[in-house]
Amino acid sequence: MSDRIPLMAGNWKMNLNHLEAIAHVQKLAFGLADKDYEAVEVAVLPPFIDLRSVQTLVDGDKLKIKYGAQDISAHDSGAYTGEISGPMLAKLRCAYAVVGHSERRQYHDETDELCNAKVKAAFRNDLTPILCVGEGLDVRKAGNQVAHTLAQVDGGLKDVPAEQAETIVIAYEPVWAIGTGEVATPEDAQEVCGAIRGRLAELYGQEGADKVRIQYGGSVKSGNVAAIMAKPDVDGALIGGASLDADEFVKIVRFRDQ
Ligand SMILES: O=C(CO)COP(=O)(O)O
Repeated sequence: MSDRIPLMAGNWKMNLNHLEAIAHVQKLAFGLADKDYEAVEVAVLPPFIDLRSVQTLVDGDKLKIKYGAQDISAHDSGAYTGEISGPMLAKLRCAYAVVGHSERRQYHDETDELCNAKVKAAFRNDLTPILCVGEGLDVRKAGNQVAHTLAQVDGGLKDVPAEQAETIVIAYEPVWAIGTGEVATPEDAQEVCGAIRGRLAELYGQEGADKVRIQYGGSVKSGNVAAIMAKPDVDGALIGGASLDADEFVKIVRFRDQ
């Protein structure tokens, strides 16, 4: 039995403006208010421009919902037009910063080296990185999903000390399952999440590895979340499309009722 608290995080991607964000978080708060969900941590990951609005709402209404950014600059300040820094996110009391989402690896050519710098930037600013890893369809078809994903874990965590590494969140998101409706089976998810924990144990010892929360992401919905969460090395989900529907996201958070 692990005492890891599941983390259900909604990655809104490039959806919902700051007014829609407020309405959406209010709906989530309402949907989660009538039942104790203490045993699950809930986070939203809105676009940067929504974060101030979300912070104001969460602070004002003392909501338990956490929030974070979908990306973070590797640099803390300077001439990096268009980037958002760790100190800026920390000032907004963000809890999390997503690093290395497959859409950023794919469309913005983010390498493991850059992801590693972003992981360090997050830790430097007291933000918890959610490091995304996972294989594409060609790698899966060749049966190389474990080796591919562990190489991304190694790259993202290079030179990260154990006391930081054991607080990270790792999201296993097979690219072929993202936004496709093609959810990995619970066994697929467990195979790679278990291998990730095994690698963390090699790097940081079993005790450290047992503290790390490993999420699954890719077409998670209320109808499939419970079976995935039943796997021993899956400690939460990173939810894209389904997180944009407040009622559906609330059902996912309450996966134990499904
Ligand atoms: O990329 C994802 C979350 O980061 C998953 O997206 P979907 O839930 O829309 O498949």
